Amino acid sequence: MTAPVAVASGLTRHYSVKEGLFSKPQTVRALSDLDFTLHPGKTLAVVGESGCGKSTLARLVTMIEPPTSGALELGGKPATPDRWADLRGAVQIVFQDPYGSLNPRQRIGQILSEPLKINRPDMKAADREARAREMLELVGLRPEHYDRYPHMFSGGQRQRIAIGRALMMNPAVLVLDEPVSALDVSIQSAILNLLLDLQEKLDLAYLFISHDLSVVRHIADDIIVMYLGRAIETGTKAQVFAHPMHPYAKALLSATPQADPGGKRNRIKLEGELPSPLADLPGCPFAPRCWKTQDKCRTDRPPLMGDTHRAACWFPE
Ligand SMILES: Nc1ncnc2c1ncn2[C@@H]1O[C@H](COP(=O)(O)OP(=O)(O)OP(=O)(O)O)[C@@H](O)[C@H]1O
Repeated sequence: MTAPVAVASGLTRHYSVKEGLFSKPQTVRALSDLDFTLHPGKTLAVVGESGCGKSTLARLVTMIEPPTSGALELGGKPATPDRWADLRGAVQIVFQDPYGSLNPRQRIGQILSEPLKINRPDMKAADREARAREMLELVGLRPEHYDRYPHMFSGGQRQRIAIGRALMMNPAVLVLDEPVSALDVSIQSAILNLLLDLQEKLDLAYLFISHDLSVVRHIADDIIVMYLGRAIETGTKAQVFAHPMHPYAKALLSATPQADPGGKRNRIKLEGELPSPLADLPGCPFAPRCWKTQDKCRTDRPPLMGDTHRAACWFPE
């Protein structure tokens, strides 16, 4: 296998928050101790409920903010803040909202050229334009779209523009933060197919963040299931979908619509809410909601256990 484009070891981001002016600061554990390896041409999907730390992870990998501890390597070199300026082009991001992420006052040609204008000031305007026109075609838009404004496009077309803008710097890694969640289901598959097509053509590595397992099923190679800022199950898509080991992963999957609508599905209903990220539970973070909880689960935090398919559970399925 080729060398990894991104490696995270023990990636952690905690925030200090104060509820009132005179109250003691508390720690929000948004992301704790995450490891992953990302290879060219592959998609690692990160799934979990709202608040599990997915967007925090996206901000760390795109170097919008530094980790509190742990390390990130990009292209085999440490992505320390002093090297961010050099590495930024290597990782780009596409956000969920194709309406909010494009400047309504700029024409599409300008939007696409902007990253080059900022990061490659030596590049001639004519070369930037040629690259932007090439990009329009690559993401399935037409040459005449170059002079139009974002409001003249549908949601799916705007997401194509956002993807094109992210690719202008030839990144090795694309972080896709819920890239199809704001789109109609009929448009979602066209965008997912575009992403698969671009990945094959450009050997891109995707970090695909999503709460939607039916989308993940379509695009992932490997999966990390997150719960309260921690990875609780990791494996290939086939492993996680066919035999979820962690009760939380099993419950999430049981709630996913299946390809066969008449098929039998034993939906597991999760009781209770996601606990507060301020609570640093000594045991398994899922213990308060788990139907298999025993005393050990409340006192000892299970590490990820297993070989290629791993789960952080004392009593895995
Ligand atoms: N800057 C911050 N300061 C304090 N707490 C934060 C900050 N950013 C995120 N958090 C907290 O960290 C936890 C994880 O947030 P994050 O946005 O990463 O989750 P998420 O899985 O992306 O959720 P969503 O899908 O709702 O965006 C949440 O409890 C959130 O409130």
